[in-house]
This record gives sequence, structure tokens and C-alpha cells, in this order.
Amino acid sequence: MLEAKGISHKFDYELFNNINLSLYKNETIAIIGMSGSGKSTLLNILSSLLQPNEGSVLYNGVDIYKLKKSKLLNIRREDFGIIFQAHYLFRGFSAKENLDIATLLSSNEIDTTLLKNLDIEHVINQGVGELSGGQQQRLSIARVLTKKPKVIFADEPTGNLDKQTSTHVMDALFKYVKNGEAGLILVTHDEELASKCDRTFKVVDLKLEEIR
Ligand SMILES: Nc1ncnc2c1ncn2[C@@H]1O[C@H](COP(=O)(O)OP(=O)(O)OP(=O)(O)O)[C@@H](O)[C@H]1O
Repeated sequence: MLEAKGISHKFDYELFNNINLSLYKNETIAIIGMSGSGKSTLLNILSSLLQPNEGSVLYNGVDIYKLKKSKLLNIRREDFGIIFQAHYLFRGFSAKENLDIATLLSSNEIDTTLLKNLDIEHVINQGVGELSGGQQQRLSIARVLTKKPKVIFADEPTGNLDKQTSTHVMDALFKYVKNGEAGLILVTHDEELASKCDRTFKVVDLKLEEIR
């Protein structure tokens, strides 16, 4: 469903040279690598947020960076679910109101089972500012999944969660991918978590090596 072909990119120095990657339906891929090796940048490139210097990113066979801006925005809004380390929740609104925004944009309902799986159903009427960091993180994941995306891009989604909560959150994400028609690309430092994905790639020496 998503294919990166011949991606090269540099900022002040070269980051990637001719990287290729394919993500299939119902597949989970982990990307690991040293700090600063370019994992988040690669995720930005794959998720339509950063056009690479060279190469193409195909979504269902279409080069997303050759699309008109409005079409690209439609794909990003309807088909892509992007989970950042920093979650962009609307403070001053309740948790439920943050989810309502996703239901309005996608005409999907709030999935109460998902809220239970993420253990946030009991705080749903509280203001975002009253939630703990981990609850906010889980709320942002619930908001992304409420949209029912086809491809999920997650950058350290469990970075600030304890081990047990992190396992619950990842189980909810994996379940979503395996039960639906979705794929997941996960950037993580956690090798144990990476080993739960179908395949693992490592950014090393400007390349992406499939290591498992
Ligand atoms: N917009 C930008 N402009 C210039 N340099 C950037 C930009 N974004 C990232 N970089 C640089 O690219 C390199 C890779 O950054 P990136 O965040 O992709 O690494 P990472 O592997 O995700 O790191 P970490 O594991 O520490 O989060 C870093 O040296 C960073 O400073």
C-alpha cells in the first residue's frame, strides 16, 4: 500500500542515500537506529510531511509528492494517521471533545472498546489539561484511530508510558492493524517492541537495512 523508492535526503549533511521500503496491508514495520540517524525524518518523508530531495513515495501506486496540494491534504487527513512524540491535543477542551473532532472529520463513531483498551474511558469527560502525560498520549492515539486511518505512522508512541501501559497501547495499535485494512510504520528505540513487529529495519550508514 505504501512504497518508498530511491529516497535520498540531506539537511546540512547527507542523511539518506537511495532508500527503498514497502509496507503491505496488515503489516507492521519497525524502524530503529541511533539517535540522530534520521528515523523521524524518514517517517516525515513517508507520511507526506517532508518532500525528499530525491525519490518517490507511492501510496496505492500514486506518487504523493506529485499530487496537487489539496489531494495530498485529503490523503493525509483521511487515510494517514500520524502519531507524534508530542501530541497536538486541543487544551481547554475535554478529552471527549478532542475525539469529537475526529468523528466530525471522518464521520466515524467514538469506539468505546478502543477507549477501554487504552484505559482512558473513565477520564473522557475531563479537560485535557487535567490528564496525565500518559493519558494525553493515549488520548492522542485514540483520536488518530477514531479516524480509522489506512496507514499509521508512529514516532515513539509509547515513549512516556510505563511498561505495562505501553504494552496495552501497542496491543491496541497492533489489533487495529491486524483487524483492519491498515499498515503501521513505527519508529522506536525499544528493540523489544520492534521485535513484535512483522519486520524491523535499521537506519545505518545512510541506508535502511532489513535486519529481521
Ligand atoms: N528540519 C530540519 N532542518 C535541519 N536539520 C534537521 C531537520 N530535521 C532534522 N534535522 C537533522 O537531521 C538529523 C536526523 O534527525 P532525526 O530527528 O530524523 O533523527 P532520529 O533518528 O529520529 O533521532 P532521535 O532518535 O534522537 O529522535 C539530526 O541531525 C537533525 O538535527
